[in-house]
Parts: sequence; C-alpha cells; structure tokens
Amino acid sequence: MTVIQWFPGHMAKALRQVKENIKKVDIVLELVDARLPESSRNPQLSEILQNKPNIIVLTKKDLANTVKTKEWVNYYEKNGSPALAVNSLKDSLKSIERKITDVLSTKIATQKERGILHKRIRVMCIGIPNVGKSTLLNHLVKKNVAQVGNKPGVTKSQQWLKAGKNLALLDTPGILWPKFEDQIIGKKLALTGAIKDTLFAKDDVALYTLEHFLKNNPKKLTERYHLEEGDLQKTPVDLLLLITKKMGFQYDYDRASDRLILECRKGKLGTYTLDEIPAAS
Ligand SMILES: Nc1nc2c(ncn2[C@@H]2O[C@H](COP(=O)(O)OP(=O)(O)OP(=O)(O)O)[C@@H](O)[C@H]2O)c(=O)[nH]1
Repeated sequence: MTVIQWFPGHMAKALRQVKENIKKVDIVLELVDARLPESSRNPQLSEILQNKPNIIVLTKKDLANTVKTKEWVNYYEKNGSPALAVNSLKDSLKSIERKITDVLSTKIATQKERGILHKRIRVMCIGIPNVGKSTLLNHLVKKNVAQVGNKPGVTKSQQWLKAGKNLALLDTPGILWPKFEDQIIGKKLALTGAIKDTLFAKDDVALYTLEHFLKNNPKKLTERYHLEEGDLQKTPVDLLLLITKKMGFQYDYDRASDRLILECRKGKLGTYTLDEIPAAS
C-alpha cells in the first residue's frame, strides 16, 4: 500500500506562526471541509488552541451531503464547539459575523461598558491546505486580497485584512499534520484535493472512491458511468477496469483514476460526506 506521508518545510513554519499569532487574536475560525469534517482537522491544532474561543467553520457545504452536514454541525455544537457550515463561493457569510459576535458577546459587552468602542475583533483563520481559507477571507473582506488557488499550498505568507466595521482578519497558510496514522484519512484528503496530486497513488484513491460510492450512493455511479445493475456486484478493482473501458481509456486505469477523482471533486457524482459521526460513547 502506498503510504501518504510528508511534511514540507513551509508547513512546519505555518505551525510555528499559528503558535506565535494565537496570542494576538480574540477568536479563531477553524476551517474544516464539510465533506470530511474530522479528517480535515489538525490534531495538533486543538492542543495549540487550548482556551482560545474558536468556531468550527465547515466549508464547501455545497459539495457535501446536506443532511450529514447538519448532523456534523449539531455534533460539534453538542460537544461544546460553536460550528456552522458555509458555501464561501455563494453565501453572504453574515452568519459568520453573527456567530463571532455571539461567541464573544460577553467580551464585546465588557468593552462597551469600558467605553472601548469600534475595536475590531481580531480573527485568525486556520485550516489544512485547500480547505478554502483565502476564498472565505476574500468573501469576508469583499476584495480579492488573499491569493486563491485550486492547488494545496497556495497561501504562503500572512496578512491582516479589514472586514466590515467589526473584524480584522489574519490570513495564515494551511497546516497539515506531518504523518497520517490512518491511511484512510490520507485517501479522503487526497480525494478532496488537500494533498498535492503528485504525493499519492491515483488508483488507490480511485478504488477508495468506488468503495465509498458502492456503499453509500451506487445510483450515482450507475448514472454517471452507465453501469448495469449487476456491475455493482463487482469488486472495486474490476469496477475500475470496467469504468476505464467505458471512459474509452482501454487498460489505462491511471488515466481513468485521474478522471474519476476529478469528477468526484467537481461534484459530478453528487454531494458526499466521507466522515461518519462517531458513535456516542
Ligand atoms: N464549491 C466550493 N468551492 C470552494 C469553497 N471554498 C473554496 N472553494 C474552492 O476551493 C479551492 C481552494 O480554495 P482556497 O481559498 O485557495 O484554499 P486555501 O485554504 O486558502 O488553500 P491554501 O492556500 O492551499 O492553504 C478553490 O478552488 C476555491 O474556489 C466552497 O465553499 N465551495
């Protein structure tokens, strides 16, 4: 099995920057991908955050299963973490401002009492690469100030951004943990575009994708790749070979894997959520 494992230098630097900057802000927005909320969290981050107020923002909700996203938001809220889901490309994001004001209501009231008016709430935005930090920040500040890219690792330096009358935002680079304990997490991250395409084996990720859809939404596979009912009984490997032929690539399953992953990322196989809510203990 291909092991997805890496820790580029700029990620170590990003982690250091978060540690340094955490003291300067009032609240942290922890961005996670709505399609894999837990798998796209960074375990090191929780340790660093400690008592800093934070909100879990599930990005790309338009690509995730709506019912499951609601369940995830409820799950986090129930476990004491304020959370909300957004589509940063479309939503007004007023909901984020409201949530921030909500979470910091006591602090804001105290500031008002002391006559400290118009002090901007300092917000730090964190998350793994490609989770949508720059897109969300641009949307909040309504200008194209943070560089947005369709590849992980585009944001490399930090900047303060003014958003509306009340917020000052700190843009930080994406952070990813150095080693995946669980290879499935690596495959989920690879499928959704958090990992550079050169760092994983496409066929492994394509097979994982097929397994997921065979179990959770076989209808979409059938529709997209014109499969017969009986094809759904095939193993993921045989199904990948069949889809390769249907795509007109003969035996070039690497090329087919590539296309399958891209189509899944673009939502051609519909919305999906890869993480399951942990069973109540
Ligand atoms: N469909 C959808 N796409 C989104 C959303 N938010 C961001 N994207 C897309 O996701 C890709 C990555 O977004 P970025 O904002 O560059 O992500 P980032 O976290 O700043 O990435 P790094 O610079 O690698 O840390 C871009 O193609 C965005 O258009 C969303 O809510 N919905």
